[in-house]
Amino acid sequence: MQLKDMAKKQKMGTYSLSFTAFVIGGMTVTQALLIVSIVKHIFLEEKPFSAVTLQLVALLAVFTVRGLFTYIHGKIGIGMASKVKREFRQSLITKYTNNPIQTSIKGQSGKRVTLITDVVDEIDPYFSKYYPQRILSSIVSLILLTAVFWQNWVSGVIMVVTAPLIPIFMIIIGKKTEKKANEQLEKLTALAGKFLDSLQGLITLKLFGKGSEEAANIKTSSMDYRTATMDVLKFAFLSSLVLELISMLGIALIAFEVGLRLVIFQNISFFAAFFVLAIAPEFYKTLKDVGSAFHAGKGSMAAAKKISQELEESNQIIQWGNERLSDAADPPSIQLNNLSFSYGEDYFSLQNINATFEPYSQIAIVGPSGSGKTSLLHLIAGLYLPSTGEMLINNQPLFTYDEREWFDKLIYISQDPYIFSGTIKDNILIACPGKEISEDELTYVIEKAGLTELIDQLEDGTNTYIGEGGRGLSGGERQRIALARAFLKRPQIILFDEPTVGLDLYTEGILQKSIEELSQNATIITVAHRLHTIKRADCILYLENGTLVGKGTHKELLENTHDYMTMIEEQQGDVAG
Ligand SMILES: Nc1ncnc2c1ncn2[C@@H]1O[C@H](COP(=O)(O)OP(=O)(O)OP(=O)(O)O)[C@@H](O)[C@H]1O
Repeated sequence: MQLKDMAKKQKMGTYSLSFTAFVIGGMTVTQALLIVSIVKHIFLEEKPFSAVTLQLVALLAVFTVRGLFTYIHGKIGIGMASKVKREFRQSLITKYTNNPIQTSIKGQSGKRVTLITDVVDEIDPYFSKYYPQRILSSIVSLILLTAVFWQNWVSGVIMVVTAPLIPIFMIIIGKKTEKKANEQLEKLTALAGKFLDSLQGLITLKLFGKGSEEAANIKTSSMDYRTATMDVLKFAFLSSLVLELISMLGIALIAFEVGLRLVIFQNISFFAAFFVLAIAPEFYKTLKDVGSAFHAGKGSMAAAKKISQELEESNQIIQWGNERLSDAADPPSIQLNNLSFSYGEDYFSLQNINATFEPYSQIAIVGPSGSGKTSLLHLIAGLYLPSTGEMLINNQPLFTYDEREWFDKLIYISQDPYIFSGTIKDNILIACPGKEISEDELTYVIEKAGLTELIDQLEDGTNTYIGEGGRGLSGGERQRIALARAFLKRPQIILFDEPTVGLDLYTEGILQKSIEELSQNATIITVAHRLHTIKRADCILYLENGTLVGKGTHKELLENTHDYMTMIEEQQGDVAG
């Protein structure tokens, strides 16, 4: 939606702005009339000061009312701006939170943060400056023009002829400004993205000795932003200069005309001449003000365009249904029917995966690095939306079920489980939100996950703060927290991304034993790297470049899938070596 339409939609604001503009216009004319009348009485008619006391009081009242309404006019604009900004922020956040996983796949968190904060703020000038000024200027200039025509139509004609020059130049310069403001926003979002990226990868950059190179890149990006900002400012100054020149020229022409008629032709009264001269600067000033505000408004238009593009960008949302999953103790059956998924056009895709996982079966997904194993696991978890095909759970499409029902049945143990800022206990209990867990139960799962020794060493035990701002944990310890979550939840489906990096023998042993124990009550689908896991799987899915090239037991695949056999031989070689 255009900003113009958004502003018009705020009917109450628009009416209030029009009303205040009428009052300001009326006060400006009254003010000029009073000043001219006072000057005429004192200087031309040489009346005593007491003769104009009442007019002076009236003038003071007019000043006050005009000032007050100008303040109210500004306030209404600010109110409209904050309402629109709030709406934009809400729409963006709703879009991102409607499908956080899809959003995060597309990366660029820095860009999104800048969009929600800085770019939305850029919308402000349109509503707080340009829109109120446009209403003010159009109403006030009409009132002033009518007043001038009433006193001296020739000056009115000069005003009508010169006034359009202001909007014409305004549009010419404004077009350029919009382009420059667009460039400025591009540079700002690029700078934010680059900065966040470097910050997140600081350790990697340092290790590769790329710290100073990256600093130079950030500097270049920041200089680009500076140049773009200076360009915008250059146009702002140029625009003020041109507007100033045109209004000076208009006032000079009127002064010249009024002067000629007053002094040489003597066919205009002093009152009319002085009144026109008092009104002319006000008339050009109000047009000039809309010119300057227009400049600021153009920046807002560029920002609005950027936000609209983001909002319009299609983001397919996963729509869950409200079917209930069976309460049976047995895990549900899982069937992948021609399941395909793509990260986007020209990106990696998984194609037509067909497989059936019986309850309590142990499935291993194997394949070379980048073949799509983790992507398939995400798809099975219901985190990604398939592009075609479907996954059937107990013979019904997954997304017909209630989201909570499905997630309650499974646990996903990733290679690098996320630890939230909080205590060890909080981090384990997230597996069963809202459920009362006794201390005994907690001690049991801690023991099962091999965390007892670690926790015993800690002064605050399970109340020790970990994660952001707390005590750091090693990769193996994080995996064990994930296992504790799994033991607490006792899921019917376990999705496990087996670590590729070697864990210490202790953690490795715990992991193996725990997964074996958990799998007695669950179907377990593992992205497998260890020969041991692969060999004992009931069914192995062998992926290559997003395609399922082999399916079966270890023995079957060794016989009929050549690449699988090569991979196993290489692994055995590694183990032997
Ligand atoms: N968010 C994303 N956007 C675009 N492409 C992605 C995204 N995430 C992963 N990919 C690409 O998808 C492909 C498959 O990735 P995936 O992580 O599923 O592979 P993998 O088989 O699990 O690899 P590995 O064994 O190395 O972990 C890779 O080529 C990867 O570059």
